[in-house]
Amino acid sequence: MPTCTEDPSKEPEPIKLSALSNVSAGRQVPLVELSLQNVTYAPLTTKASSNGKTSGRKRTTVLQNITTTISPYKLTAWMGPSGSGKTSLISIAADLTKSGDLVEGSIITVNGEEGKIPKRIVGVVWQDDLLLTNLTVEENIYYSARLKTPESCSDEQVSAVVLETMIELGLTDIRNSVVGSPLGVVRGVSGGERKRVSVASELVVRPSLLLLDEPTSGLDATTAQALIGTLKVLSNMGHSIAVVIHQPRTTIYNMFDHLLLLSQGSTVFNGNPSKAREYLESCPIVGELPPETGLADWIMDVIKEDEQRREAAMLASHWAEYINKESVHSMISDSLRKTLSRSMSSLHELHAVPKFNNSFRTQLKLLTSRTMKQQRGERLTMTAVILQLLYLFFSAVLWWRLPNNTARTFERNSLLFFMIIAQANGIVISAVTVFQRERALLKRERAKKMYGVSSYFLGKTASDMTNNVLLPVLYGLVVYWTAGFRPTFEAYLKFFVAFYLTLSTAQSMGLWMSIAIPNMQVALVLAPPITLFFMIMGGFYIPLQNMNRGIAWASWISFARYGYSALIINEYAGRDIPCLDDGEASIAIGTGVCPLPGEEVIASLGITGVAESYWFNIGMTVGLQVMFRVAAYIFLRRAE
Ligand SMILES: Nc1ncnc2c1ncn2[C@@H]1O[C@H](COP(=O)(O)OP(=O)(O)OP(=O)(O)O)[C@@H](O)[C@H]1O
Repeated sequence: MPTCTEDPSKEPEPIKLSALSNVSAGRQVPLVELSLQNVTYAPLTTKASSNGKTSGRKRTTVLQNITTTISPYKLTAWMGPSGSGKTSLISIAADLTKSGDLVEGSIITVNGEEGKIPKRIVGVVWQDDLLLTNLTVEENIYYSARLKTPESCSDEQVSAVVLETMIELGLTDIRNSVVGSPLGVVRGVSGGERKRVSVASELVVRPSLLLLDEPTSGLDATTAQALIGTLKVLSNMGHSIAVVIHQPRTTIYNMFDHLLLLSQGSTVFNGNPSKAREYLESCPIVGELPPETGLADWIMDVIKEDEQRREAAMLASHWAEYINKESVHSMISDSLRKTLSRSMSSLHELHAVPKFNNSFRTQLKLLTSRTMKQQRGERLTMTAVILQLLYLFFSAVLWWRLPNNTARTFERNSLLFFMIIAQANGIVISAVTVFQRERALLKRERAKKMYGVSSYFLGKTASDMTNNVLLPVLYGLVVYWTAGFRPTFEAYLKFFVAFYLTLSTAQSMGLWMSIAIPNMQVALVLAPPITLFFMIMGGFYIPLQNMNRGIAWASWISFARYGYSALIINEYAGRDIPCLDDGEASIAIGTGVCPLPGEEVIASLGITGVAESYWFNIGMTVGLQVMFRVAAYIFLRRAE
């Protein structure tokens, strides 16, 4: 049996924040006091009619007349039963709600001045952890830190704080583990560990205002206590921290300096946690705290019982009467308030901090390498390799070393088209699914002003153009030889250029679709038929000259048309196709002359005029690619 050297009675130690001083040397964390006064939040919601269909929109009051403060040097807890409005309050404090959703009369002040808090100095840890699943624990925290710290901090300094944060959150043992996702192929770290990585990713840059939505859920009691202890240390350094928490044990409860209790969107207590018991026991409907019952458990039971009385619930109205009668004292002593008011920056000064910590170049470098790592894990998987081997297997078996004669021209054409279909379809579908997953993370990080849309988009483009098409292009390069296409190096190179550009254009089209259609289900339903339609417009199934005039215009924006045309031209232009030994041309192409000029095969597919040029088709593919990328960028900007 292993010996246990830990003293079980020892309290878990909170973070030592020495490394922080390295990173923020000479940069005092700006002190921030956020006050909410009579805040009523009523977002617009879509009404569902009795038949399940949506019918109009109306406002739902989620929070009513909330008055509370999150102060520097104070650790605040927000407690209340499920649905009482705690998460909504986080969104309001972080300035993430639509301004029209706050009812007139709601006042929010930052350091005494009415206005919006700069998002860069706010950190939010949400209930759901949006992490990069193919990055390790350390990489997730590092990129989060690096994107939020100024360039003046060296990589070594940032790495030192990342390490210290990992040590204190107990993540060092799993620092090199891939985070993974519960439903993914790579199982990754446990739910509690994911939560700690999320917390570490925000904590690592020590934001002035830190809001955490149930950071202890999924953690064991010791880790939960260590985490709250860490937050306590941070608050002692001047950070303003609010934590949404469910039924904390007494040792955790005692660490809080301020408590806000919510019930059905209204305040039932706002003040010193040590006064909560006395106050609640003074309510006529509330009994005494039973012996051997945890204070937080009792508080939650009291609120839940009150909620069950529905219309007759009393606690909120009792609190409203109480604050009218009593002058509720500020949580901050007069002397501390004086010191604070001297050291608190004005709202104008807080907003004067540069918009982004890092230059465009650094953001681009970081986002490119982060996206590359994430996508490599998604695209260069064993499953993807097996899929390509399967395609390779039956492409080689069915189209093995095609004899170069007129009898086998059709098979040559069909293989060139099949290669586009097989690869482009998969590329479009995965472009749609992958971006839909990235969208939520992008939204959150953009809300925190971590980087600009342009640097994200360029970083993503760099990754899309390599990782996403690498295996499909490799497949094409091998099939070229197994099928016995035109055996010159120049033709091989031109095949590579045309095939690569066709697939990367399909990728760009998929990205555009996934941005333009925000609903994943709808995007996934629409992507295959749209892709198929553009493939039919490619000219294999219906030669271009036979296409219905009313729809033929669509072939001008079909990536498959230009890709297929370029591959066909590369295969046939400037060479004669021999006939079979008996001298008969066995396909009904052109004049039946023998040997058959390659140009006749090209013309038979409707590739005529300017389209007969390989470089025209390459130019059009590049043009389409640019068009889809620009459209995707514009849609992304508009979606913000
Ligand atoms: N944008 C919105 N539109 C409509 N209803 C909303 C909106 N935001 C929140 N609500 C509703 O307001 C109530 C409070 O939601 P909120 O998520 O803030 O509660 P919570 O206290 O954080 O709950 P939990 O502890 O379960 O996370 C819920 O009934 C929720 O459905």
